[in-house]
Amino acid sequence: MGSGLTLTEKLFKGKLGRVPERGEIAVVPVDLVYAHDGTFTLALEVMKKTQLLDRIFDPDKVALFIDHAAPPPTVAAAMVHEVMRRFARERGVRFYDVGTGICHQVVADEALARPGMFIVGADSHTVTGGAFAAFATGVGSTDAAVAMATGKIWLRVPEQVRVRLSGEPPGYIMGKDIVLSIIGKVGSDGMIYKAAEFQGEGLKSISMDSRMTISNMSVEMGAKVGLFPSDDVTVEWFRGVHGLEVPRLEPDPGADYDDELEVELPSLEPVVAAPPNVDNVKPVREVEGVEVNQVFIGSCTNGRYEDYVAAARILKGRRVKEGVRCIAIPASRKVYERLLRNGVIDILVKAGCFVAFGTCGPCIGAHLGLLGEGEVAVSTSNRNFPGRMGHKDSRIYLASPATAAAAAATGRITDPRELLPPDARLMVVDPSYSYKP
Ligand SMILES: CC(C)[C@H](C(=O)O)[C@@H](O)C(=O)O
Ligand code: SF4
Repeated sequence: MGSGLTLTEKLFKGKLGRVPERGEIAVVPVDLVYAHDGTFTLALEVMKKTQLLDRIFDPDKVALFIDHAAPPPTVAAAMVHEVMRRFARERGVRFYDVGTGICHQVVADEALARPGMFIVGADSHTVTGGAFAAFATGVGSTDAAVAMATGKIWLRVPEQVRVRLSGEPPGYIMGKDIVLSIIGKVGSDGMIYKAAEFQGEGLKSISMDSRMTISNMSVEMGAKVGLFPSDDVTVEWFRGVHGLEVPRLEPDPGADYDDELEVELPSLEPVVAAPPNVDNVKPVREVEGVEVNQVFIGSCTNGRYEDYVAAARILKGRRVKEGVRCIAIPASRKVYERLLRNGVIDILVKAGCFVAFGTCGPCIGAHLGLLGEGEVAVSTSNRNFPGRMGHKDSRIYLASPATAAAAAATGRITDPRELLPPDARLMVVDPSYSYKP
């Protein structure tokens, strides 16, 4: 047995006043509960059936987002949105209407996730909040409804795995390459119901944008939560972006983990998850030349500032290949505005991209770019099972924004190193960094 606590244990201790056993069912107070237009109506039904409808434990800690089908592509969607608007108005809960952004990104934009918090959302990618040293996890609509009413959630305390990131990554590596490489190693069921804790000296070169990508995809290997500590990068980010002072929160050096995994960052190369599974991970160079019909740069996985700057480094002065549709959907209005100020949107539009913002769109095959039969996409999103983005016989390669932009420029899967400036460093840790085209 080691002495000292893991980050997961510290988080539970912060809420319960004691360290629970692994496997124990703990009832934990939550700091934020959220749902979106894909899940809220189910939660509402549960509230109606269970007489929880009249209770909201704290309207400031409950948030509703319209992001999955926004603006409404169907009459049915428009009506769901209206139900949510009315509920939010009547109950005074936080409400983010069409165009604000994808829920997990808005949580970051508004600093709703902070070190030490417990967060549940009726969406599997709620794990994105783990980037901020918050125990953030997805729950079903029933659990979300109960948490909205009572302010509590039940959780089985997960086993804990240390994922040690060593060394410094090459400049062309992004968070997406890191997390896909890990998923390729452990498999899509490699971390079921475990807490993945990212640690090691490599952390200092991993930006908050990329940490969010890594936490976001932790659920694609089954993890309950994908946790980063609150370290210098985190503290500087909250200071620079939000003017907030947040505590450092790190595991003790002698903490006791159930398992351990080592990732050597210097040896990573650009990778894709080839269809039809997220763990079918290969170096980009092994699939180079595959022709593509659509490129999607966006989603809660890769719809951030760093992601479009990486794409702009490739698309500046180039054109999207004829016959390819390149769809860029920054995850929120805030991200979009920052890109606009820094000339990145200009580069994307001039290159021939279709640009929108603040919605899931093609990620879930809802709208703004579905795939036809036999079509091939390179997408920066997180799931590539058959039919995810349209026709069941279309194929999706998941990749980093740099790899996606390289495919847009050439019309084929292309190693981004062939098009990037040799000194490019795609993960940018400094929160005040602004791109100079
Ligand atoms: C609609 C929602 C329940 C779903 C999720 O939880 O992940 C969606 O966001 C997705 O990415 O498939
Ligand atoms: S962007 Fe995609 S993965 Fe993320 S919440 Fe929306 S549908 Fe789910």
